[in-house]
Amino acid sequence: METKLSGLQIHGEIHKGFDQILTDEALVFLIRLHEKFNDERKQLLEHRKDIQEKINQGMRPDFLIKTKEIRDAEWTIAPIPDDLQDRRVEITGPVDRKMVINGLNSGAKVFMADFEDANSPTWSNTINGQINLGDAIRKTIQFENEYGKIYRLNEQPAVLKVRPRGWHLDEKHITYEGEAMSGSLVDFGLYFFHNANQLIVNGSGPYFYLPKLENHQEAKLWNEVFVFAQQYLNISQGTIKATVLLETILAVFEMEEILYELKVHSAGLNCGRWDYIFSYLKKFRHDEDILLPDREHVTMTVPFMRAYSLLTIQTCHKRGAHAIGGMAAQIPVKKDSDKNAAAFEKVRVDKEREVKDGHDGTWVAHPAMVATAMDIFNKYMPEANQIHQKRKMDYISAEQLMEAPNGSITEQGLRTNINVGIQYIASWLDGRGAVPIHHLMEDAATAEISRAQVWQWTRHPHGALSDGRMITFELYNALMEEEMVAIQLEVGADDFENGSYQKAAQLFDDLVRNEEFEEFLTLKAYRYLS
Ligand SMILES: CC(=O)SCCNC(=O)CCNC(=O)[C@H](O)C(C)(C)COP(=O)(O)OP(=O)(O)OC[C@H]1O[C@@H](n2cnc3c(N)ncnc32)[C@H](O)[C@@H]1OP(=O)(O)O
Ligand SMILES: O=CC(=O)O
Ligand SMILES: [Mg+2]
Repeated sequence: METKLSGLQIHGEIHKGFDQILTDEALVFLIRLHEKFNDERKQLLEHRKDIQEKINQGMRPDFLIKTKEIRDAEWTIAPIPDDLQDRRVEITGPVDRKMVINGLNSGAKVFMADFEDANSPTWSNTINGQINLGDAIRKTIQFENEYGKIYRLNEQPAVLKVRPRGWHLDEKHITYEGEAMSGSLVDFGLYFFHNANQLIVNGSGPYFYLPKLENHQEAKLWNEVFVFAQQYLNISQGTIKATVLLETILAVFEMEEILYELKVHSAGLNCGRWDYIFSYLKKFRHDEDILLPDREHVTMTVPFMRAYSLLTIQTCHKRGAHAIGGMAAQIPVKKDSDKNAAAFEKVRVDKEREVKDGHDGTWVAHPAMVATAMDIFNKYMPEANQIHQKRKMDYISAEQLMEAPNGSITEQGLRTNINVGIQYIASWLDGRGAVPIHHLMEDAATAEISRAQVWQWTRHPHGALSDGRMITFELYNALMEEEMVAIQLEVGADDFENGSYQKAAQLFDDLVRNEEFEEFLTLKAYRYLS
């Protein structure tokens, strides 16, 4: 669609309600964001490639020398608003209309509406997501399911936070002078432009989660976006609050600097554990000393994950910030009470470790898990948070953050990676970015681990199964064929036929076979998304 605005084109269809989001005023704001920040975004993405080159040549990350002064100085982040003090349980979910209502009504303190890992960024999901959030903020949101059940917001919904897409993703349906806009700036820009003032009137604010940052320069760019956006709408500086997901192995070495860059706008850090595992794998994929075992064995208690979580808590508390824990992937298991009880127990244990270590809150994937996490945090964290509790913490070294866990690779682990990777990509291509597979929540971050492990195991000199068989492409081929049959049996012949499983298998296979490691599976898959 041609717009009245010179240079701007909309390439997606305009459905009911889209014109309320894609107003000329909002689009002008997107153009300003693009003009001011897109070049810098692209430079930062190029910088990621330079760092990868250095890692490939043997560089190991360490705390920065040039920013030592920041780490040694006394400072704290700006005061945190009242409605963000108590974040003991946060639920996340895609921006789907029913999910938004259910998430806000779930009893959690915060609902994070996700344009990222949990969302397949089809044009329809992206713009409908904005409509849904706008309606939720204005409390007019309503949804009727196929059986006539009506969903509305409760009297006291959770505080809303929004996670825009990461810096690496484009929004190809909006171009300016022939160039795709940034997915991050489109998600942030539309949400902020339409809702910031209303959120303030509601007594809350424009609150965000920032995904997949790799260094403090990327945090600085977000800060500049916030400063500009607040000026543009004449809103006080510091109204925006953002929690950065620490979910890359490089960002963890710059967590103090990230908090510092966002000081006025910071609402702490979160341990995005799934992308973190993926990032560790991805960055050190050529390192012969690093080989992760089956995905299920890379838990929060293995050394490098534990070091990461503890350092996050220490750093946040030193700077007056919340240290939020991460997502346990368990969801309720229907029709199997033993497996269901085991899933709840895993969540309980995970949350107990987090709160006892000092985390100020945590994430759950499903409304049924809210009470379990809430009970644990209520038991061990009587105050709104534990930022100011003094606790003795051991020094965490760069080596500890890098320490690869022991453990074995099994045929079942390899099969699961192939099976889950293909099933997830098929769902994503069909417009669903979060799905239950084998009783676990799977999203873009968990699927990245699956495909990255297969890429690494088929190439690593020690890529062997616990029974001694090397993980060759021949073995992978044979298992892939068998897993396609298994998937067909799991989902049924009709769904298999009508879904995108063949396309997903082809994509998964490309991701595994290409010598050039694809930076994100969603970059490759986005080419096929409408
Ligand atoms: C690595 C990371 O980035 S983690 C963060 C990103 N990932 C996520 O946010 C995933 C969040 N979780 C989910 O999307 C979902 O729980 C799924 C897809 C895993 C499972 O969803 P479903 O198959 O719908 O589960 P189920 O059938 O048990 O749901 C029961 C009810 O709970 C609702 N529900 C389930 N999960 C959520 C959620 N996270 N938020 C809001 N509502 C939810 C469903 O809408 C359903 O509502 P209904 O009974 O009114 O129809
Ligand atoms: O976004 C969260 C993660 O674990 O990845
Ligand atoms: Mg993530």
